[in-house]
Amino acid sequence: MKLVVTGAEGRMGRMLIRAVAEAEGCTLSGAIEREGSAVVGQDAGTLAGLSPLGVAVSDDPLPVFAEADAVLDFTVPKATVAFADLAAQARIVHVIGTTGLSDADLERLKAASYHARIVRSGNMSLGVNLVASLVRKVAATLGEEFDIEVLEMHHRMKVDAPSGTALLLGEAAAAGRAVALADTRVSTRDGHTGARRPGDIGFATLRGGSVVGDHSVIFAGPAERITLSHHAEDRAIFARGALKAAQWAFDKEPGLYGMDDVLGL
Ligand SMILES: NC(=O)C1=CN([C@@H]2O[C@H](COP(=O)(O)OP(=O)(O)OC[C@H]3O[C@@H](n4cnc5c(N)ncnc54)[C@H](OP(=O)(O)O)[C@@H]3O)[C@@H](O)[C@H]2O)C=CC1
Ligand SMILES: O=C(O)C1=N[C@H](C(=O)O)C[C@H](O)C1
Repeated sequence: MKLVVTGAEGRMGRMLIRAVAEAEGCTLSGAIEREGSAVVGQDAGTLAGLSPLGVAVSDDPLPVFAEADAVLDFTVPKATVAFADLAAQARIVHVIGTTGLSDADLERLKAASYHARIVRSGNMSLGVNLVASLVRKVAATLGEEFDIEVLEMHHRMKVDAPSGTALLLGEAAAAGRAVALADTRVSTRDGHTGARRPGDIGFATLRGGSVVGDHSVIFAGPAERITLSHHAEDRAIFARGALKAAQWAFDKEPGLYGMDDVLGL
């Protein structure tokens, strides 16, 4: 399978280049960075700390997509929605790990998915998606006397909050309770907030250091507490998931898929 990595210089971009280079049956056919980036023209392998791969980083995605089977995209929302249109035009699989997408961005992805196979998830790891399915089950089992709080911590460079994973876990909790997350979500508390509203799903965000990604969903009941947690120790888990998603989507019909589809959860 011929794969393109966007955001090639990023933390995930470099990890994805290494993962593709090591994966059996996969070749890196292209690497994309934003226009004006100092790494455009550099060898993607060298950029990722490997021996040269003979693939120069480009800032012109369409011709690179046209020669590929799939694009692995962990960048920023503005770039991702533009890539979605181009991936649809090139009829290739678009694996989206980018988080912090707005409702309007998600609408654009939905439109692109009429022509393209898109797999999008706030977290591509097996562990988090398994935890999400457990969260859904626990939320469906427990009543509203159990308050649900989602706690996350990430490295100091992360730019969006709550994390895509926290929102994915919140969505799983809301689905278990058969409510809409938009109606129950509380993402900020400061000052005199009043008592907690029954049924709310709360989010708390910590940022600091080099934390790859820690998430906990807490079910706090009258006299007991259940906590489901996941700790990411290496970004390789996200890269492996992204590769699996691209391979899974290769022979699928156009549509918008999630990692639960890929993993059969
Ligand atoms: N779903 C999942 O499993 C995971 C998702 N993520 C998400 O992936 C995203 C990236 O994370 P991370 O790698 O840590 O972030 P980085 O900031 O390290 O990387 C993002 C890269 O995208 C580049 N970029 C920005 N605009 C464009 C463009 N128009 N074309 C091509 N490249 C562009 C940036 O370049 P420059 O800096 O020069 O602007 C940068 O190199 C985030 O949204 C993060 O939350 C991360 C890990 C796992
Ligand atoms: O920005 C990150 O680093 C991560 N982003 C994703 C998120 O927003 O949940 C996934 C992972 O936790 C790392």
